[in-house]
Amino acid sequence: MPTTALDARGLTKRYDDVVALDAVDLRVAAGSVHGLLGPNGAGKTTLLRVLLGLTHPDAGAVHVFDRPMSDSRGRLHPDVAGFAEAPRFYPFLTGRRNLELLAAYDQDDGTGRVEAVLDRLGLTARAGSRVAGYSLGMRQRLGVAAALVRRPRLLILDEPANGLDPAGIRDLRELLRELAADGGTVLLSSHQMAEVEALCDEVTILGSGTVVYDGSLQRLRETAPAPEYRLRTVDDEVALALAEDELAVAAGDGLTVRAPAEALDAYVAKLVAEGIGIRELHQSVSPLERMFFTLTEAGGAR
Ligand SMILES: Nc1ncnc2c1ncn2[C@@H]1O[C@H](COP(=O)(O)OP(=O)(O)OP(=O)(O)O)[C@@H](O)[C@H]1O
Repeated sequence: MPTTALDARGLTKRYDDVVALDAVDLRVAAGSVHGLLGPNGAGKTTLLRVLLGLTHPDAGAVHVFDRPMSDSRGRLHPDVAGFAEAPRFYPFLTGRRNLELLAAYDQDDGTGRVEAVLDRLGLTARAGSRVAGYSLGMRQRLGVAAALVRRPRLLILDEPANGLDPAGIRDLRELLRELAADGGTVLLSSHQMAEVEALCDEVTILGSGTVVYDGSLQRLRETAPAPEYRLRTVDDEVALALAEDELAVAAGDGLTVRAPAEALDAYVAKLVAEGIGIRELHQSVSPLERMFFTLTEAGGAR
């Protein structure tokens, strides 16, 4: 059993003078939920499109479970399924009919799995309605359902939580964790660190078409800067004057404090001792988010 589900090397993709991917390497361990992170325009969708065989790279190669990703006739590896950008369906057919058509088209006819998959994604009650009337969240769930009909060993999802309500996000996380616990592998993209943090152990961060970080979230956490807090007091001007070593800066209506927990505690104790009441204090940017911004802001969005 291979330990590597996906091995992409040196992927480069240009659109005229835009280099969407510049010699990108990506390795996804079998049985993991791997996050692909990056700000808008970093190249996530382009990379997933390449991995799903929807576009050809200008250079590089992709292997899935030790075999080339697509065969000589351009057919996708039978163990891979997913979507890049948004999942697409025939709008005037029902959700169920869309899945049946996709299943029948597959080499390994998955029609018999359609009902179970609809049920798994909570779509049974609306499976007989036309997709044209589906909400964004329902389409996303139908997209995941369509991928699961293939029973893929590697599931590739582009911003799967997009459009889902909190309950939908919770259910999706549970589903992806279950798939990984059963030995499946998931590669998902996101532009939100918090989402990736909730699901993934390993992460690849793209910035302007190149890999700016690849490794465990744990290692990233260890090197991450102090978190950022939002602070409002009864007198922000005095509070700012009491801050040492540029611990706090003015930020519109309130202050931004960048400090490790001990320094924050000492600052708050000092404010209270000076009679400066605290009106609001919460973490506004986590250490991992700050790390993400630091890593990706050099290139910026394009
Ligand atoms: N079909 C295309 N034609 C021209 N340029 C493209 C095309 N697809 C992507 N690009 C460019 O390639 C770069 C990477 O885009 P991509 O959509 O892969 O980024 P992304 O990380 O998925 O962004 P987002 O989070 O906004 O979806 C961008 O500069 C984009 O404008």
